[in-house]
Amino acid sequence: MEALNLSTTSSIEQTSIEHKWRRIQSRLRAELGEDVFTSWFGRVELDSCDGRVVQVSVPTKFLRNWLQSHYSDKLLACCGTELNGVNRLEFRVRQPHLAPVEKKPSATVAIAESAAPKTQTTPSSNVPLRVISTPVRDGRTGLEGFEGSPLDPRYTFQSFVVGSPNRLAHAAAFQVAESTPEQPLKYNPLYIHARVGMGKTHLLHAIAWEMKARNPNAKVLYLTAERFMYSFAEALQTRDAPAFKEKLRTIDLLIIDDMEFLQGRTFQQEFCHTLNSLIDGGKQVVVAADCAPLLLESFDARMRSRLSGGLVAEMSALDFDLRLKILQRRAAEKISLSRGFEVPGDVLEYLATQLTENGRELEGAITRLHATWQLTGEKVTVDAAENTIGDLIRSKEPKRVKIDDILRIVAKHYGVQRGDLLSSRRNQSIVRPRQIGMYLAKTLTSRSLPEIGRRFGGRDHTTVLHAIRKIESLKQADGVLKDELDSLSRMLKDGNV
Ligand SMILES: Nc1ncnc2c1ncn2[C@@H]1O[C@H](COP(=O)(O)OP(=O)(O)OP(=O)(O)O)[C@@H](O)[C@H]1O
Repeated sequence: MEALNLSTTSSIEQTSIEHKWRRIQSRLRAELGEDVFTSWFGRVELDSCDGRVVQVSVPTKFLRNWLQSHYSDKLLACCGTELNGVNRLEFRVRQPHLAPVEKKPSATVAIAESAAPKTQTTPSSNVPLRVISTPVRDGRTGLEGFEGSPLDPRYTFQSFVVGSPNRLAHAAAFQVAESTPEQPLKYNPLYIHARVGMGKTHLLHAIAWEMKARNPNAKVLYLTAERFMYSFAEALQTRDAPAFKEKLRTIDLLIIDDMEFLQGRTFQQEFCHTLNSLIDGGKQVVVAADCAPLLLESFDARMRSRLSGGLVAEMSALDFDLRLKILQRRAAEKISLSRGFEVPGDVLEYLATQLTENGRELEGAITRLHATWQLTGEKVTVDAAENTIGDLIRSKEPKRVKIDDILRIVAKHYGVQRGDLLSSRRNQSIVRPRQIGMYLAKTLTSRSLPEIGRRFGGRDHTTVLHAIRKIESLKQADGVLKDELDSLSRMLKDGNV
């Protein structure tokens, strides 16, 4: 068999391998059942196949480990049946971000400008930035025999920078964290959503730290959705599920991160029962996800509505001011640890202008500047910064358009719901925007027709083809439509979504 790398193959090879991959998925689905399949294989993607080795990728380390230990034989067997000669399977974790993130627990956190014994000023920004050393605290949450996901000691309210994109989410999070058991709960559940790297996890950890500090007896449990699935799956395997459920319901504050990863009917139903019993019992629940609750497509309507029933707070894209403040804060942390390290204000402004994508890039940039300074001793200047973080500067590269962004921008522009575009409704007011969405997906992404059909509510590739032809012919005759398509394309390419 020829070597196939899905990013470089011709469209015929790609269609054939995609077809085989779908057959492998169907086999797995048939053998494991829909629920297990969606839970563990829903986000597995085929990366390459060199005739002997199949490489697949998954979004998280946890999922990789789980699949390796529980399902690699089965997946390899299914691959072997469809792809002749394959005898090895490799898992890769897809990288959602480019910047290296220092995960080492640090004993130093930045604090709000009120309580600082030690003051540092960044060289030319003249913004006073103060830092204080605090002992590293215990980052565990949970109950005896039921541990939560670990908390990062750096992610506290003191190190969280507030600006207009996150003001509401921050204020609500702080209210939750400072509430006492006697007070009635105001926002339950508190649901925070934002795109990747906007600080959701940071804010959730901050709530847990604050609650633990204010009320050491409170039973706080912080779990990623995957950890929730993992714990529940383990409890099912060891026939310990009733005890697991019982324990979950004694929690005072349950915090669930990356809710969009909670897949599979069993896990979702179990989570829904837990959510209902905690809320009905007056216990606080906080959830974070990458989209609004009503857009959690795989969840049932009752669950989505329950999640929307408290306060839903969106954190929008980090604006220039917020990016600059985060950079100042990160730089001050490094400055406080390394005598002689300086990051001039023009460098921070340069970074804030160039790194527009997410908080991880900002953190990664300062980490790199610091590491380069440590290794070479060179002064940090704008030119040096440009060299050091060149590959992080996305604005010079063409933007990769995502189907999710197309759905969002088309829905907004034509005043319909994203769900309408995916639905089977046939009113003209929905059919035309849906066709425009498919046309944009074909012209702006490298997705195949079947893939586009799948992303637009599971449609057939002939429907997609019809939509593209329709819009192409309308565009020839209708100047207004042509302008609309041009401006939507421009916004998507510029990442202005
Ligand atoms: N307002 C902020 N103040 C300080 N740091 C921030 C802020 N927003 C984001 N960051 C930093 O950006 C990085 C990414 O943040 P975080 O992991 O919380 O994002 P996220 O929204 O949970 O992303 P994902 O969806 O990938 O889980 C972290 O280092 C975080 O500390």
